[in-house]
Amino acid sequence: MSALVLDGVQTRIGRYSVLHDVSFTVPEGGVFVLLGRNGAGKTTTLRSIMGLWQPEAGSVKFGATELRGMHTSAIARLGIAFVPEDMGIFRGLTVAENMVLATESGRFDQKRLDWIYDLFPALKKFWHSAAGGLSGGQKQMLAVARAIIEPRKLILIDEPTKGLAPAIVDAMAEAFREISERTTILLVEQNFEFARSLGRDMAVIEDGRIVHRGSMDAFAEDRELQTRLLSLSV
Ligand SMILES: Nc1ncnc2c1ncn2[C@@H]1O[C@H](COP(=O)(O)OP(=O)(O)OP(=O)(O)O)[C@@H](O)[C@H]1O
Repeated sequence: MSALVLDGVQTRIGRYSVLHDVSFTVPEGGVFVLLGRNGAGKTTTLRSIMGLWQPEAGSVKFGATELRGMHTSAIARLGIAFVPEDMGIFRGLTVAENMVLATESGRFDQKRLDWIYDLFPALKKFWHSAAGGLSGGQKQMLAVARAIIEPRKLILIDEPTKGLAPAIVDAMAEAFREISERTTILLVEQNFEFARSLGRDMAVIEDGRIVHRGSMDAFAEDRELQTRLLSLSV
C-alpha cells in the first residue's frame, strides 16, 4: 500500500521554476527519505505536498485523495502533519501551551501524552517552561511532539537533525523509529548516517527532478552513486 504518490509535480515560486518533475511513491509505514544537495528542491517538495506552495502541474495523491489544489488546513485535517525546518514553535509560550495549540480540541489524550513523554522525557521536565529557553534538540523534540499529539497518517519532517549534537541525533533516531511504527514518515535529511539508519526506501532530488529511487540498503552500499548524487565521500 502507498501512503503518498507524487507524479510529475511541477512547482513555481514567483518567476522561478523550482520543481520540474518530481515523481516518487512513499509506501505506507516506516520512514521514506528524500535526499539531495542544498537547494535541490527538498523543502519545496514538502511544501508542495502540504499545499504551502501550489504545484502548477502533476499530481499528489494521498490514498484516493488528490491534494493538489487543496488548502493546507484541509490537507492537515486528512491526517498529514508538517514539521518545518524552522520548527514553527512559539518561543514565548510554554511547552504545554505549544502542545495545546497543536491539538484540535484543546485537550490531551492522556495515553498519547504519556507516549510522547516516554519518547521525549525533556518535554515533561520542561512542561511549564518557555519553549524559547529549550536547547536546539529539545526545540526539535517539541516540534515533532506537536506533530504527533493527534493521531496522524503521514508526517513530513524537514531536516530535523540540523545543528544537533551527535548524542541528540541518536536519541532523535530512536524516537523516529518508534513513531514510524504508528505513522508513515517522509523525512528530508542532509545527515546521511541518520537517514540511512532510519530509511527503508529513498529518493534523491537534484535541480527539481528525482534522479534516483530505490531501497536505502542498496543506496548505502553504492559509494559511487552516493558520491555522484550527494558528493558523499565516505
Ligand atoms: N521563496 C523563494 N523564492 C525564490 N526562490 C526560492 C524560494 N524558496 C526556494 N527557492 C529556490 O528553490 C530552490 C530549491 O529550494 P529548496 O529550499 O526547496 O531546496 P532544499 O533542497 O530544501 O535546500 P536546503 O537543503 O538548502 O534547504 C533553490 O534554488 C532556492 O533558491
